[in-house]
Amino acid sequence: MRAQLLDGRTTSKTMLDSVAVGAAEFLRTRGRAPVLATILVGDDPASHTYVRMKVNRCKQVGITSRRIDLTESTSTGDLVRVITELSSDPDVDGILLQHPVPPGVDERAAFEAINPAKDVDGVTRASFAAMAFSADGFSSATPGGIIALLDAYEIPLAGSRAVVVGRSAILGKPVGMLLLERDATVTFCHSKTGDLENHIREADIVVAAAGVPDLIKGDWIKLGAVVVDAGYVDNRGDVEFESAAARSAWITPVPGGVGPMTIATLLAQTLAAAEKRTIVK
Ligand SMILES: NC(=O)C1=CN([C@@H]2O[C@H](COP(=O)(O)OP(=O)(O)OC[C@H]3O[C@@H](n4cnc5c(N)ncnc54)[C@H](OP(=O)(O)O)[C@@H]3O)[C@@H](O)[C@H]2O)C=CC1
Ligand SMILES: Nc1nc(=O)c2c([nH]1)NC[C@@H]1CN(c3ccc(C(=O)N[C@@H](CCC(=O)O)C(=O)O)cc3)C=[N+]21
Repeated sequence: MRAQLLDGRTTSKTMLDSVAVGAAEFLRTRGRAPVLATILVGDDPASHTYVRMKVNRCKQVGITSRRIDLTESTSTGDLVRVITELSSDPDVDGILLQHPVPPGVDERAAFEAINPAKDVDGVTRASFAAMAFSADGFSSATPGGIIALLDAYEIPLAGSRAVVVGRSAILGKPVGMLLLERDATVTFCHSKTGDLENHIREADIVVAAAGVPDLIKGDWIKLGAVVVDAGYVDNRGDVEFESAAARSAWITPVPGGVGPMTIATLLAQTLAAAEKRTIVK
């Protein structure tokens, strides 16, 4: 292997240490800990695991989590009502609705019920617009975590050719916007892209976010490129790791790359939301 690792575990640990310091200071000055509400609809085992990881991390850094689990048969109306209540609850600082929701539930409607001031997972249209215009607001957690990881290793973005594989509302599209705001030349690829290989071959930075294990072959990677693999299916990424690591300059491992950065960003934004919403007594 010739690539160096973009180590999300170490980088997220540094971020979480600083969140813990901020949360302790918040508790001292406001008399309560920051609060993150997590909402899980249905019983997808992977989603349960992710929410449990987020709740555990909250505990470790001194953020209180309020966990709300709803049944598979929850209607859009019921979910929107629950989120609307949390949105106006003065004791809640951040709201995370775990994606995906069961088929039949309107996920966009549910996301839009989140008060943008509490949208610490960055899923509302307001947050997307803030990312696209470099305005005040929260980044989508995974895209924000990816940029924080690239910054931690001082990877230059301006003028680079970035290829994003995937265009979902919580990952592909917003990460492309953040890269564009940092002056990268951004190309989006998706399931209708006919010549994925040719795009990847030109890329200085590849952000893989398709959820198709080994979709991107190692020998497509340009020599010296930076590879960020956000794919996460049964602990496997979208990029063939060994052969990609032989050609790239920097690469994220899966696990241990983007995943831990997602959670650290979520918690850092929860602290920031709490600080913004409250005044020191
Ligand atoms: N590590 C982390 O913190 C996180 C990891 N993830 C992981 O990232 C991956 C993507 O998640 P998410 O964005 O929610 O997934 P979605 O399923 O919502 O989106 C997948 C995207 O990939 C595109 N795509 C699918 N197949 C191909 C293909 N063969 N070639 C090119 N593009 C393709 C789709 O294109 P089209 O739009 O045309 O359908 C779509 O835009 C998943 O593995 C998920 O588990 C997600 C969130 C956080
Ligand atoms: N609204 C919403 N926001 C999300 O951010 C969101 C979501 N929905 N739905 C599902 C995906 C998935 N996701 C992960 C977060 C952390 C790890 C993570 O920390 N993984 C560890 C490994 C953990 C382990 O399996 O031991 C790692 O990559 O090293 C993985 C995946 C967030 N998601």
